[in-house]
Amino acid sequence: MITAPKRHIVFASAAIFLVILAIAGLASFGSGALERTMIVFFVSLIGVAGIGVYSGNSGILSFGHVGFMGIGAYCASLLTLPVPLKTATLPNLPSWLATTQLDFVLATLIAVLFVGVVAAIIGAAIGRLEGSAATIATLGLLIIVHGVTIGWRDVTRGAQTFFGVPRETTLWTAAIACVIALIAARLYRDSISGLRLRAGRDNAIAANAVGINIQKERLVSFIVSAMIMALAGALLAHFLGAFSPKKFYFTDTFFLLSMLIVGGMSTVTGAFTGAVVITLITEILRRFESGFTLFGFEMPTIFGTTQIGIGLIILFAMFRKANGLAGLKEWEERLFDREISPQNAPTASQPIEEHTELQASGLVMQFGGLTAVNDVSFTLKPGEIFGLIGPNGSGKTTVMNMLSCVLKPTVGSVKLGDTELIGRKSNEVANFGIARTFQNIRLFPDLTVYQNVHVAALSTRQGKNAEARTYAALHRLGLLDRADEDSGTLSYGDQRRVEIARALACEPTLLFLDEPAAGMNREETDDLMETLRKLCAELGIGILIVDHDLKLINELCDRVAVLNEGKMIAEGTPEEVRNNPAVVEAYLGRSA
Ligand SMILES: Nc1ncnc2c1ncn2[C@@H]1O[C@H](COP(=O)(O)OP(=O)(O)OP(=O)(O)O)[C@@H](O)[C@H]1O
Repeated sequence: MITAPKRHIVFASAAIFLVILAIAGLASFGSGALERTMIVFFVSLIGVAGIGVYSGNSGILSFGHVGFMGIGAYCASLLTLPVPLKTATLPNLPSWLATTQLDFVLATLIAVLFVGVVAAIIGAAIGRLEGSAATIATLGLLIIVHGVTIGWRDVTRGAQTFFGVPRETTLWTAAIACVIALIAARLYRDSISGLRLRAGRDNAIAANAVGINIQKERLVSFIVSAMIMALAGALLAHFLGAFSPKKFYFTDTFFLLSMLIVGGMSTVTGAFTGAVVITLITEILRRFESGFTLFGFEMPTIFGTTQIGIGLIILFAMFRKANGLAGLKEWEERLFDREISPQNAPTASQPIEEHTELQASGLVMQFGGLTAVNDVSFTLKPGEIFGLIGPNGSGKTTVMNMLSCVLKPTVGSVKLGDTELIGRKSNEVANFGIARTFQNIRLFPDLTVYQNVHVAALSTRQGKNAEARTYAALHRLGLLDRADEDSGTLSYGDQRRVEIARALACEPTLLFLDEPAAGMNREETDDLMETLRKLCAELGIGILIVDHDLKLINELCDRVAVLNEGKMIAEGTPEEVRNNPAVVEAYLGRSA
């Protein structure tokens, strides 16, 4: 399912179609050299878009994708190579392959599917790694593919040139394949999987908390991107007619990654921009490489002019445009807003049907020698607001992290009804009806307010009524008219409200709020208190709230527990707790 408005997708697809075909049309009137340059441009653009599907959406830079291009090239070429040539140059091929000669399109399709299967196996392993570890693993992948290609002589001719591949890639086949690849990349970005992956890229802990299984989404994007790379590889092989393993190694990786970085990783607009800029720079500087005359002066030959130029443009992009020349938005996202019509939006939230009590028993959390939480037990009932207070460092956030499975306690149990939560993954908890916010705001800053909330609704309760839940949550927190803004640009108070709306879109039975009023002024805090009261009264949600604002705790909470140095020193109504001597001592010191 696609999450972007229909007209965005229609405009984007139409623009891709028209621009690529216009470029191909113009190039077809030019010289043979121009036509060849444009074929390479289209193939490069497919490659950049392919890497972008994985790297742009996951935030993990991949050095390994050119390896998939290589596998696609060899695979498709082995299927189209004339049988007599195979017999002569690859005598040890398995007989079924030696006697197979397919048409270019069918061979390309098979190569794309084959690479999809290979990517599923490799991606299942790489998807478990985070950040730079994942990037380094992709580098290992490139080296392994290169090594296998050289070593598997019977099939690839080893380090020697693989020649005789029918030259089937014309300007128009490259252009049409480019349109298909770019539209596929664009659709993936705005698919549910793409939106979830972008959320995970922006903040993995928050993404888990709204039910997103980031590893699964990474795997999907890895497969889609590898298949697009295979398409690029098959086209390139059938354009060149002859190639060696060197063609699919560091040099091409450098070129494609420089396009991606310069243009912008996270959009198809960025892939296009990067491919245009780097192709132009390469073409211009290549002409100066062998020396030129300027105002009568003979300029000497400068080796590596092209690489130096590309290096400089990467430096420029990093200093001036860290998100690439095209930025973080697709062109049509900047042109048209989402149509948010508060009048027509479904805004009624459903009262919660299942009401389950949460029972925390004997929770202990040790960090090395420090016991941050020591034997804490309490119950959170549906429809009540339970406050957890205590001095700084007393263990409140640690308790909340254990309840939401972000941390596994050293000892203890957390039961929701009869279900034990300890040992579960944090992305499973949202589907048990537990949603939360964080002490340090954890939004998905590159997504809009609407997308922040929508992705949570799509990732919980099997995505049922996701749109209605999104609107209802935005409405409750007074955010409908800000739905189109980038969440990262909002004030602290508004960001906190987006976090609560996002949690609410999960349709929770229990809501954990870690300092929800931090950064809000008094008026905003009062509004928030009113909203939280309504959530309890109208929907029957149970709320666990950690805050230092004692006015908020006193006025809002039905029951309050006090932590001090990891131990629970009091529990009761706000008034009982206020008058408890142990609490007064913990807050004000023994002399009080
Ligand atoms: N991941 C961690 N690794 C090591 N120590 C930690 C970790 N998380 C928390 N702590 C320590 O555990 C203790 C309790 O921290 P916690 O953040 O739960 O307190 P808190 O009551 O929420 O504090 P505050 O009100 O300042 O947010 C502190 O001493 C903190 O330094």
